[in-house]
Amino acid sequence: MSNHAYESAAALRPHRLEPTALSELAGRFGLAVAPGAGGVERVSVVGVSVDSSDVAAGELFTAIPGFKRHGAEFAAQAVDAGAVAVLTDAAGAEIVLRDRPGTPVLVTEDPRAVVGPLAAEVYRHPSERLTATAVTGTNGKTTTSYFVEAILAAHLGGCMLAGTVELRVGEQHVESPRTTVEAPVLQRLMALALEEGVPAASLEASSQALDLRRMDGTVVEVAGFTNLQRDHLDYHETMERYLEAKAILFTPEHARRAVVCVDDEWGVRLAEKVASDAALQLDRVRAYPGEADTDWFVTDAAVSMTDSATTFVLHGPEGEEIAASCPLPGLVNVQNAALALVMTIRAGVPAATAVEALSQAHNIPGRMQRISQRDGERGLCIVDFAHTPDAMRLTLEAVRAITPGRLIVVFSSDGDRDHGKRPMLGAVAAELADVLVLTDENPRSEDPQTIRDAILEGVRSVRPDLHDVEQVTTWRGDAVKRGVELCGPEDTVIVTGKGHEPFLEIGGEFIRYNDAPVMREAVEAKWGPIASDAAGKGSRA
Ligand SMILES: CC(=O)N[C@H]1[C@@H](OP(=O)(O)OP(=O)(O)OC[C@H]2O[C@@H](n3ccc(=O)[nH]c3=O)[C@H](O)[C@@H]2O)O[C@H](CO)[C@@H](O)[C@@H]1O[C@H](C)C(=O)N[C@@H](C)C(=O)N[C@H](CCC(=O)O)C(=O)O
Ligand SMILES: Nc1ncnc2c1ncn2[C@@H]1O[C@H](COP(=O)(O)OP(=O)(O)OP(=O)(O)O)[C@@H](O)[C@H]1O
Repeated sequence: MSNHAYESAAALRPHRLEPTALSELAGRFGLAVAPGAGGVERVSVVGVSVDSSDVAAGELFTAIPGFKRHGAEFAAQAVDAGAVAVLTDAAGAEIVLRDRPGTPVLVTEDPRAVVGPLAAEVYRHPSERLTATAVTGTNGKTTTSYFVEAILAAHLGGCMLAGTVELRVGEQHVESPRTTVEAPVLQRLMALALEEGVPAASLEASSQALDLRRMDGTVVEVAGFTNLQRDHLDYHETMERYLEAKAILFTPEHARRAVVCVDDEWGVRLAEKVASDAALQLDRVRAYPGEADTDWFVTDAAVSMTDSATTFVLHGPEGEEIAASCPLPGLVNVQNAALALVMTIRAGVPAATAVEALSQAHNIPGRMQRISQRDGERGLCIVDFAHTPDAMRLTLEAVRAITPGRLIVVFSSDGDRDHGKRPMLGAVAAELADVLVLTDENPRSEDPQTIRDAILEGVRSVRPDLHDVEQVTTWRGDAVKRGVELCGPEDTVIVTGKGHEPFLEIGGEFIRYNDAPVMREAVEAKWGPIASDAAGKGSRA
């Protein structure tokens, strides 16, 4: 999704930052003054940016040669917005001085490599002054980061979040444009956290961000790894290179401790690599059933029909036996929960505090988010982000296990993307659910009926006899309402595909839409008001 539709994070800047002399930065990072540039001696900076649309007065604009354009083309715009100097490469310096002669310009060979550590310096190394954690892996980053946030906030009194769903510091939050923001933005958010008295940070680190050095300058107390599955190979090309990108986080430049789930071969390989680095302390975690041959392992995972939670016992290297309850259903969430527990215990949280906070952390936007809990009268109503056939299978299997009655799925598939997955999604839904309500996701330039027909083909391929298939062609919100209407006290209705996302893309337009409030409204219309803690504490969606 294009980023322009997202809220701006521009307001999330520290207000009381000591200026840093440009000449000091030039000396520390080996930066040269571009020939013909304005003098740098008396220039100080109070911040760093890499995007001309996100510059505040007094900042250093870093013009990066991008995949498509050179950031220097936007330097004039940045200067007009208040940037007092530019950091770029030699080619960029020529462009800047052509457009704005006299601008103080510093040059380096690779601005992307310098901007993270330089921003850390300008913002006074905030990650090292926070109890900071970061999680990476193909799946489970968002869920784990929310679990960690809940636990650190319970123990320390507050925790900022920067990940796929939102950027949140204290009471201020905006939708996140991507999983890991640019390095100066991340430094800025952490500096704001310190200024606001928020003592901890829970971050998500994507493989692209690690590769593009957006995490450079950030050193966390504990780095966590969930798993590695086939994904993003358009960017990384091979699984080995994908793992190498993830492994960047597990080096002393980025972390003091590593907690690695070894449920797949990639986790095992990462743990071996980390173990060979004496500077980093390592904990291995096995969340799925297997040999109890690792530092931490899980036993006795059991799902509860009454509150949709999964209880399990986490065993530790010192003989710890921690009885815990993961508030989200499904084994994948036991992996996320076990990882979050070990990460936070290693960050200094007492196990009992961690267990208690985890058990309450079920209101993660769009991740198995319970809008209505089963209570004898109401059915269970859930919003989830599953949008691939594999994720759909895992999600529906987990929900099936806590559904005594019918499982109703409201779903669709994206337009202008992977056509092959449409019948696969239909087949998985038909195999595991009782009632299907077909709707639209982001049809983009496609005719929504073409997408629904492809899904129906998959449905018919496994269940030609399935009669409970409805199509709601008017509006996604109507389909969500229809799902709730069909839901009895023993049933579960789940709407998949959009999760936390705040838009529908229809034609060329971004239309504000989010499943959670629509489902909440339908639930309240059918069964009356939702008690504040019935669907999770403090909804954020
Ligand atoms: C592959 C990749 O990461 N690309 C990022 C890269 O784009 P680019 O090099 O093509 O940038 P460009 O458009 O050539 O512009 C060059 C420079 O000019 C600047 N510029 C550009 C336009 C302007 O008006 N003003 C301005 O200053 C840009 O900030 C940039 O520094 O630099 C841009 C700005 O710095 C990013 O927006 C862009 O992320 C794009 C949007 C993106 O989609 N990235 C994805 C791959 C990504 O990072 N995804 C991961 C995880 C996904 C997952 O887990 O599923 C993530 O962390 O979100
Ligand atoms: N530990 C896990 N292992 C495998 N699948 C998982 C795991 N945790 C979550 N999932 C699946 O992946 C989907 C996305 O989960 P989550 O948002 O936590 O992961 P993520 O890594 O942040 O991905 P994204 O960046 O796409 O949000 C969930 O809907 C669920 O189906």
